[in-house]
Amino acid sequence: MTAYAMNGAGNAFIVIDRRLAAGPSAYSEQDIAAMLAVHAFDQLIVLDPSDDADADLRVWNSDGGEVGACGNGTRAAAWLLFEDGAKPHLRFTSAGGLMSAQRLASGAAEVDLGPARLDWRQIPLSLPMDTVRLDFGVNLPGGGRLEGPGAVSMGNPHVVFAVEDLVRLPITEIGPDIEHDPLFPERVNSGFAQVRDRDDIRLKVFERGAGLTLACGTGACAALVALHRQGLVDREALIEADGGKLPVRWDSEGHVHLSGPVVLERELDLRGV
Ligand SMILES: N[C@@H](CCC[C@H](N)C(=O)O)C(=O)O
Repeated sequence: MTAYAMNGAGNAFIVIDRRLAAGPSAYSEQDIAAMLAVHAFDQLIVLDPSDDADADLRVWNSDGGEVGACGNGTRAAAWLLFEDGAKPHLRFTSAGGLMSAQRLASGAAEVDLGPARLDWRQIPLSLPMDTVRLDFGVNLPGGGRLEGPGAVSMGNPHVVFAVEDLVRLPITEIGPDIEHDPLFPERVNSGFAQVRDRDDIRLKVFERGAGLTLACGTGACAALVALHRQGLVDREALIEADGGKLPVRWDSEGHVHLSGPVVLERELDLRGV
């Protein structure tokens, strides 16, 4: 079993490659939360052998909760396998569905995260609502209100607010209230997006179970889809997160494709954690 410290546009992971390991992983929720806290990472990504794909990919947030999808983590895992000499096309099974990855000429990994899910039951919401613009809002501590976010599931739940000014937005104050609102029975990731042009978006994401991160891949995908459904952007855009730029495309079959930078920082010794 090999473990790596990696990041995708600053979104920080421990990636554990268990494809050659014997037997199932025995990590508990507490083990995972402790492991991520000790190393100050956002998510744990575990690759296991899969009968139906090149690997089975599982994701845990830094609060120890397992989740359905992680766009940047999937990019990091695909990049690792490509560097390992794997074929240039890969498939991953995951709790969020089947995902595929291809190696681009630049060496970057582009992942197809599958279809954006748009029905209120798929987000999921606790009551029927138009997901183009939710009848939901949040009061800002200094006055004012954000309203009408789009909702999208990329295998994990997201809401995306189009905002005028990202710099002064108190994201860490409003993020926890949105995450825990009863409208979202599985909690929610919240994106705050400033549209600079129809193919240029500035984005910050307060992640469920991890807080404000330097980048969120599924959040970038959800932002493109939600903002396109509100008529604000095209189907392809460069999304600038605090930690880097993520190219995202929503194809005509409804699948969302994500690429961007990946860094392998170091190998980790997790014995004793
Ligand atoms: N950083 C990830 C998303 C990780 C999971 C998310 N916090 C959730 O709880 O759904 C990404 O790059 O997509």
